[in-house]
Amino acid sequence: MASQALCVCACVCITALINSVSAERSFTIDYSKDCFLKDGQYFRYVSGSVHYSRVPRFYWKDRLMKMYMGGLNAIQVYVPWNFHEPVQGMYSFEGDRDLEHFLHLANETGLLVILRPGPYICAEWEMGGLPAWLLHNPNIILRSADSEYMQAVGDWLAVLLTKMRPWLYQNGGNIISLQVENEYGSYFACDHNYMRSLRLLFRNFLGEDVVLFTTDGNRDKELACGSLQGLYSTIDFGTDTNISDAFLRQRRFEPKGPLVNSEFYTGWLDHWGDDHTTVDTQKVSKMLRDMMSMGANVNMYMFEGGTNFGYWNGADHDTRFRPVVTSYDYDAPLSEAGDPTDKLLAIRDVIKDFRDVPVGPMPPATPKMAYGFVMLQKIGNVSGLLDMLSPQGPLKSLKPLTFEEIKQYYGYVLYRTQLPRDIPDQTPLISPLNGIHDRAYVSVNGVYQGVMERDIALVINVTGREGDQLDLLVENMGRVNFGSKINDYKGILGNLILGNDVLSDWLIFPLDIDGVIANGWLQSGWRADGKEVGDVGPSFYSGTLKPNGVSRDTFIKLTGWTKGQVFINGVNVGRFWPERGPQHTLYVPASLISATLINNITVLELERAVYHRRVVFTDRPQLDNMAV
Ligand SMILES: CCCC/N=C1\SC[C@@H]2[C@H](O)[C@H](O)[C@@H](O)CN12
Repeated sequence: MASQALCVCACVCITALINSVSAERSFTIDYSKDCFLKDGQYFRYVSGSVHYSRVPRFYWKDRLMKMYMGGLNAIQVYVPWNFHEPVQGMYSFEGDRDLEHFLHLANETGLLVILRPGPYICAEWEMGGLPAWLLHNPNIILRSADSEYMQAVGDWLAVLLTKMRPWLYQNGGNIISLQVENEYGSYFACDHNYMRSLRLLFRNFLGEDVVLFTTDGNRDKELACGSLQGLYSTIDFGTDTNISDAFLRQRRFEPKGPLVNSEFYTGWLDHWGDDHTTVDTQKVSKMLRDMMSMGANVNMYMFEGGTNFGYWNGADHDTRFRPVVTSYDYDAPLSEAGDPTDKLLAIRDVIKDFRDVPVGPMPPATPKMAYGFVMLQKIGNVSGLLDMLSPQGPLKSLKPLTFEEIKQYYGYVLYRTQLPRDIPDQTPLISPLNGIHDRAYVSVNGVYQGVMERDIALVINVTGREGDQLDLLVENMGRVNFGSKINDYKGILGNLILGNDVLSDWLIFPLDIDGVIANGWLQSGWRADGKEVGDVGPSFYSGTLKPNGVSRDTFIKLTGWTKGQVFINGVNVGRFWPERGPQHTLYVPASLISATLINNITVLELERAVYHRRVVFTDRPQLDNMAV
């Protein structure tokens, strides 16, 4: 009897404990008081966007500490689907992809989390976060109730949301709300069944008591297509918008509940070839003060922008294809390298008038090192290294195949055919359907001819003899991340015409450049077969940065080089394009620089190397129009 009594007593205590915990932990909307409630008490979030996928794991804590000391009580985080499921059915959550570790660091720093798992996220990220393997079916309708798309979405959310459920605030974690889709009202499909399917999936995996919301531009049409019953409608706007007008529009869709600006733009993105965009600090701080005075909840987009490492940048396509630069500095309160700016200090001065900001100094900028010059040597032309870069050999096809058709999604593919006849005079090589996606570096018998570029250079003149080898190295510059063109196939779309001939009988080489360089096979000392031609055309260069006993953030500057990719100790740190700008340096985090071992620097130069083949490691970034 006694043991039964003890058992009953224990059950009662455990139930009481769970009830007391669950009773204490709740995050809800109070529609009578037009606010959020955390544990039943009034709560207003002052949040900042930071993307773990754009900051090396090594620096996550550093950035989060600076955001906390900046006066924030929450962060807003995108989850890029393609970052975690690069191949369908294969998931990665380790290292720089360890989302749960990032949540843990935020939790221990005292930051709540507003999670935005999409599945589409925009974010100037490759294909808006959607995995390119979705494009295997050319008829798929992305961001719709399309059955094939929804099957893939369901599989992905089953993995992700199952992981996220324990992290919900009411379950003991720090996730206070989740966004469903992203500015869906801006997308042509306006498919409410799609949004209903997503709402059902989120509820199935997360339960009924979590706050789910949507974010849309503050226009009626956008809110009409992007909002859905059961998902709290929020809006986004920057310093060029009238606050009262914007929130009046939110009120049309949410007559009661908290005012929320889910993306208050503290800066803006940059495209290659445009000026670096900045947003005035005084405008940002004044508008933040006005919104906080209204009791609004605000997330500042971005608070820490970070970097589009590797091939992760997205692109816009309004009048033409406009790829986003490698730096996602965004003129944000924390710079790309995580340095506090005057804008952050001004924002903190505003916040401290509305909530207690942590006492103590703002963590300082991380130390930077100007490691100086490094001489590079030419390793070889891409076309001379195919045995190594494409060990499985080429695919053969009458017509060119896309990246997606050959199941290579990022980087570069080499397309090879032969001249069908003698062409003694300059003859136009044409992509009649504007089908070069996105840039092709053209060579005849290894002699570089020039560039074809999507929307810009659809024709290039070549000469040669019948049977000469015609090579086009095609670069994926990043898939469109916003609007109706996100189903952005890459490679050579459609046939190419040379004079009156349709070119056929293609050899198509998938290139594993990143794998080869990560394995250290393209380092200084290694030479190609010696048939190298000059310093023009797609080529690899390599050199070494000797250790100096310290490992510091630095910036590599490639003055006089044209365009390409940089690898530091085998890690792809992103695209450079000083010929076009506005970015003229690439951020190299200290975590990539060895203090004791030789550092290997490898550069893929796509067009023309600078004659002296030098690069320099400096202690500051250079973005045109940026005070450095
Ligand atoms: C006029 C086009 C508006 C597109 N929306 C943008 S551009 C910068 C930001 C990020 O992409 C963000 O991921 C979007 O939700 C909103 N936004």
